[in-house]
Amino acid sequence: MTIEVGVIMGSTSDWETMKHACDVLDELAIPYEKKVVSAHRTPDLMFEYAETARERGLKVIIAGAGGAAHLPGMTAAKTTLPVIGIPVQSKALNGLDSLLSIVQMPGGVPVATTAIGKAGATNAGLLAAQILSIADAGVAERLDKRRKETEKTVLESSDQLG
Ligand SMILES: Nc1c(C(=O)O)ncn1[C@@H]1O[C@H](COP(=O)(O)O)[C@@H](O)[C@H]1O
Repeated sequence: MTIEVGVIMGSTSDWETMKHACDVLDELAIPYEKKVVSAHRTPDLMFEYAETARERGLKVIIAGAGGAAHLPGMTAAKTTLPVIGIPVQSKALNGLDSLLSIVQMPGGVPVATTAIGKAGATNAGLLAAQILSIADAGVAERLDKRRKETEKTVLESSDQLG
């Protein structure tokens, strides 16, 4: 099966957050790869990863990083594939540093930035799936089913309020 989504993160310490994006991709049966790639610590690998992503068959890249989170933006600078950036919650500044590092891209090089942390990672997985669903009816169907299940869960939880 061709790998369609590349999930990259600045450090293994980001995995606690990034696994929530991977959980969604697993749930929706979307083939992906996951790797540590850092704009700061492994810049040559980052360039190579981004430059070869399209020819390797990837369709979307999810990039998560914390602190001076340059990975999503630098990846976006080296590919025209859609890049979704996840701000990982940092200890020192609670992820505000990560968010601002990712969200304020200069015009011309977009990164679709999610919320900080777990919810952001979940939404990154969903957004990647939604992009793929444009050309993949199976993914579209599984997304619809998931939406309906989410709605049902919320309605049931509301009933439990009494
Ligand atoms: N922001 C970046 C980049 C990058 O943007 O290239 N590479 C690593 N990091 C971040 O440094 C934080 C601390 O990393 P360590 O836990 O390895 O010290 C992580 O959240 C990582 O994403």
